[in-house]
Amino acid sequence: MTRLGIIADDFTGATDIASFLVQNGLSTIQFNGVPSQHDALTAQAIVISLKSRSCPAQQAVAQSLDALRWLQEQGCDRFYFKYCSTFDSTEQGNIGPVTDALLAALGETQTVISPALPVNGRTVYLGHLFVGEQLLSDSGMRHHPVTPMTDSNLLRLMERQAGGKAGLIAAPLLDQGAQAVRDRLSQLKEQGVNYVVLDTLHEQHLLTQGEALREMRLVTGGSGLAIGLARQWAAADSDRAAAENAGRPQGARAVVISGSCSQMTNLQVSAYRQQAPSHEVEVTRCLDNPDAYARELCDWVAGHSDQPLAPLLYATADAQQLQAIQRDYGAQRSSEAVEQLFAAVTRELKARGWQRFIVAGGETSGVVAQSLGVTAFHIGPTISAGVPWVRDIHQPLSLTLKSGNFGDEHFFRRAQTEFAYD
Ligand SMILES: Nc1ncnc2c1ncn2[C@@H]1O[C@H](COP(=O)(O)OP(=O)(O)O)[C@@H](O)[C@H]1O
Ligand SMILES: O=C(O)[C@@H](O)C(=O)COP(=O)(O)O
Repeated sequence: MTRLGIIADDFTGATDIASFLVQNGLSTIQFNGVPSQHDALTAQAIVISLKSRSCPAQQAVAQSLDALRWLQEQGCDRFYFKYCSTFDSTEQGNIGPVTDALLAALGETQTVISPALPVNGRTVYLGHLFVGEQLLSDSGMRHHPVTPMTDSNLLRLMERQAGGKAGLIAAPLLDQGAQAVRDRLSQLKEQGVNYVVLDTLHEQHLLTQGEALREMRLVTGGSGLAIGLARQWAAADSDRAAAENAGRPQGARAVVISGSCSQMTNLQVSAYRQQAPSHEVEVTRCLDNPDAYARELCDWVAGHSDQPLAPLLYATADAQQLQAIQRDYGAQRSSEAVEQLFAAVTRELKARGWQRFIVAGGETSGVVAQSLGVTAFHIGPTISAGVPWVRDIHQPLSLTLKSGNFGDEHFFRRAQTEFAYD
């Protein structure tokens, strides 16, 4: 049996790919960080979520190599470095150094770069990444608080971040099918091309990529390529419903935590504020006396939990508000203060009996999952493409970890009303 090991650079990204693997027939288990102990694993795919997207590059490399070693020990023989479908990376860039380190550790010289996820509007054309109808660099991602993206050319981004050479397989060649792609990969390898950017206009291109890359030891990309690869490896009798059942949501009390400033999350927060109790988090108070402020916010949540929809705490700000906050307090200082506040709030709510956490934002999800002590979970039913419910293996907790950009306007409500809870 081929066992796939996935190294994801953030938590929402990890649940995103895990969800597509399960939906396409691979039994999957997800760990937050490299586990120190675990039971014998039977899953066909193992996802490790790191928090390595925006930390210093050396740390990202060390964490990723650790994860690779552990996955190899579990019998994985194919590897997938999962980053964001919007190629989120810092100025120096972690995607390049991590890709180089993984290639070297595996003794390989070539991989692919495939961030596309057409179902969520991420496509690649002639090596340029699009978000809906806009180039990445014209999209809301140019204002991201931690990883602003101001270039859309994946070849240029990759060569700037990594040590090797980038090349392209464009859409017309993908249209010719998997064998044509394999042949072109070999030619590019002979020419010394290390990172082959793959155009993707629609899901068929992902299926072709899956077929062409079946034997490649390391692939890199968003979650879309996982659709193609999972279809290659899924057993004919795989039972998707049974796999999802293990992750069905549970728990009595719910809270919504939003720490993403993406355009989509701004829309979702505005819509939910019309329907449910909501409270804005003040950044100054996160900086002044975070512990007292966290307790105060938990009291507010407790006092507003008798409504049909769960209370919402949000730091979500639009581009203009965010710019003002970052100017006053510094980008890193303010974002860390908000993350620490949410960590303290969710820790306290768990202690007070909260069991369902609906979280928006990748970094935010990382700190929340860590503060709740969630180390491994089953992947449950999908709420929106790339966002499943997940269920802790060891504790009675359910979470949904939403990428800032994902979901529709009514995501927060639908996460609650469209599912039955144990
Ligand atoms: N009002 C705010 N002021 C400053 N930083 C903020 C604010 N709200 C959220 N942040 C920070 O912005 C970052 C958003 O990143 P993340 O949670 O990954 O969301 P996304 O999924 O949209 O990328 C987090 O570090 C969060 O703490
Ligand atoms: O690939 C994606 O777009 C997501 O899986 C992802 O990585 C989410 O990151 P955030 O937008 O930071 O939540």
